[in-house]
Amino acid sequence: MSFQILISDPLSEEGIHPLRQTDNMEITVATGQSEEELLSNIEQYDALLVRSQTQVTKEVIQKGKNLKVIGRAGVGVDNIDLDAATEHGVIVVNAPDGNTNSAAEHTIAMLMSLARKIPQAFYSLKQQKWDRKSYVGVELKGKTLGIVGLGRIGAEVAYRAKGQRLNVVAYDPYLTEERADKMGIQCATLEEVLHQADFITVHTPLLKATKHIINDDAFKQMKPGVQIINCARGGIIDEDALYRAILDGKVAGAALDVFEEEPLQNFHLLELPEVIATPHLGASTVEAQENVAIDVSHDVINILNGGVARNPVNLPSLPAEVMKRIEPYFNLSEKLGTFVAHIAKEAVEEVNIYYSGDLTEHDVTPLTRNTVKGILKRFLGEHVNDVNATYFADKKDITINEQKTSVTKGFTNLLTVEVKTRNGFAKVAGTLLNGLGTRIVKVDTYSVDVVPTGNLVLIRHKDQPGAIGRVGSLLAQFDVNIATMQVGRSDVGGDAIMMLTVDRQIDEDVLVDLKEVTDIYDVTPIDL
Ligand SMILES: NC(=O)c1ccc[n+]([C@@H]2O[C@H](COP(=O)([O-])OP(=O)(O)OC[C@H]3O[C@@H](n4cnc5c(N)ncnc54)[C@H](O)[C@@H]3O)[C@@H](O)[C@H]2O)c1
Ligand SMILES: O=C(O)[C@H](O)COP(=O)(O)O
Repeated sequence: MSFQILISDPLSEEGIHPLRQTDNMEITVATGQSEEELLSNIEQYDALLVRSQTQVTKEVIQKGKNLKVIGRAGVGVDNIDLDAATEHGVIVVNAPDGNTNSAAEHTIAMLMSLARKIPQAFYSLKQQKWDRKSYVGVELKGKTLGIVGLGRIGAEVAYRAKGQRLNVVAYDPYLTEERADKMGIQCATLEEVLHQADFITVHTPLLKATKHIINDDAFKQMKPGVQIINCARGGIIDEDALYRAILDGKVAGAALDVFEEEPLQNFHLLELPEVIATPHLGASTVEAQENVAIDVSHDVINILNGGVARNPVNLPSLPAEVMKRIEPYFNLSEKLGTFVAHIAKEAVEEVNIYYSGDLTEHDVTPLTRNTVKGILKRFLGEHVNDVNATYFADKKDITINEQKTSVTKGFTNLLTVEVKTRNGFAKVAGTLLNGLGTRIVKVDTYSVDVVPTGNLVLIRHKDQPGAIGRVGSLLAQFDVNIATMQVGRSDVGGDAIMMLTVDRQIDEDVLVDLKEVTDIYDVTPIDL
């Protein structure tokens, strides 16, 4: 099977080498497309690779009927409609680490250029002026740098700033005193950062909570003569408020790499001599571009070939060692979900998943998600996948409960899936037998030993002599060969089940006749 990949922003040729080297990937590079152009051709692609220019809107995702993955060669995913991607089952991956150094170095370059007015002085000299009075700067040593957002880039900026003998004071809701102490910086509130800093640099993502976090009110709280840097995202700083604060003389300078609208349309801020800027160049180094393109290429290859993403954005990611431990149970969890959805027959209202054994030491969320995927596929079809399974469950008001216990009742690990419908409960349990693969070991209260693959038939019947024979004869009449059969009963002469594996699908006419067999209550074909 070959996959069509569209690269719609400039990506490093060295970085996409892994994609070019993979046999089943056909790559189209078409950068600078308008949204209309993208909308007209996106349907043919399985993967879309972008940087920050391409706007991956809801419409693009809706039109991208074959899209399975969107790869962002960089960090910020604010140009991608994540909700739409999740709803349509498209996995979004990014490259969170590849450009950290470059962005941090660019921030420091901007900080030093700002402090020493280097771009302004250079521009003046280019005009053939020898002006040594207008460009008197300030030293960094002994000043305070305020950092808002101490993630990957913020932390790298902090380390480098200490090298310039700056005092660093940082605000990040996830920053602990302990980590700040280790880094030799001060952990502060946003207000403390605003009050204390001579230079303020922002390094948060653009989120609802961070949009215009630096606004008129924030500027009021700052020291007179403060200088501002934004190498994160346009919109974290309110550009109009910044303009006012510079005109008021509160802000002595600003260095901007990113803007509320890109490409920049309104140049009013740049008309101010206090403002220096670059056109979103934080990640524009040979090294960063190669790194991020390699990272997304690997994830795109993994996902399209059925593997696990390393940097998923709309799926929680787990440490590699945890994934390795729970991955063998992926197939079982989905099969149990599909099985129980078949035998439940009615719409599922509640899903209870019980994990027992040493698996419970780990985060089993991907298994729960897989089970839900198996259940919902039965009702909603093949478009339900890992990414949108819990989204659809939520939309359908299906409650999902996960319980863990270390008691295993004889199995190293046991996964039990119980669903509630308006008619009551249906339950199935399964395990992974060392060297033998997956098994269904319980259906409702009956113990069985069934390989969860192929065409299965669950028959509920009365425990009477001849019932099994009658089923066997009828299937033989229809040329349906029975590969395996398991029988379980509650009491002698009471309710019982037959679990059959057959060599072909049970047709409607076979089903009708099976249901007519004496002592048979119910027949459910299950395709796994
Ligand atoms: N200019 C460029 O070319 C360039 C390059 C790389 C990254 N970026 C941007 O830099 C930003 C940071 O990237 P990163 O890799 O460090 O991300 P990150 O996720 O490692 O760090 C972001 C930090 O912001 C913190 N945060 C979130 N909300 C906050 C709030 N309300 N107040 C304070 N802190 C908050 C988070 O806790 C986190 O620690 C992103 O927006 C990214 O897109 C820009
Ligand atoms: O979020 C990022 O990674 C940076 O803003 C880089 O964006 P770019 O890939 O468009 O240079």
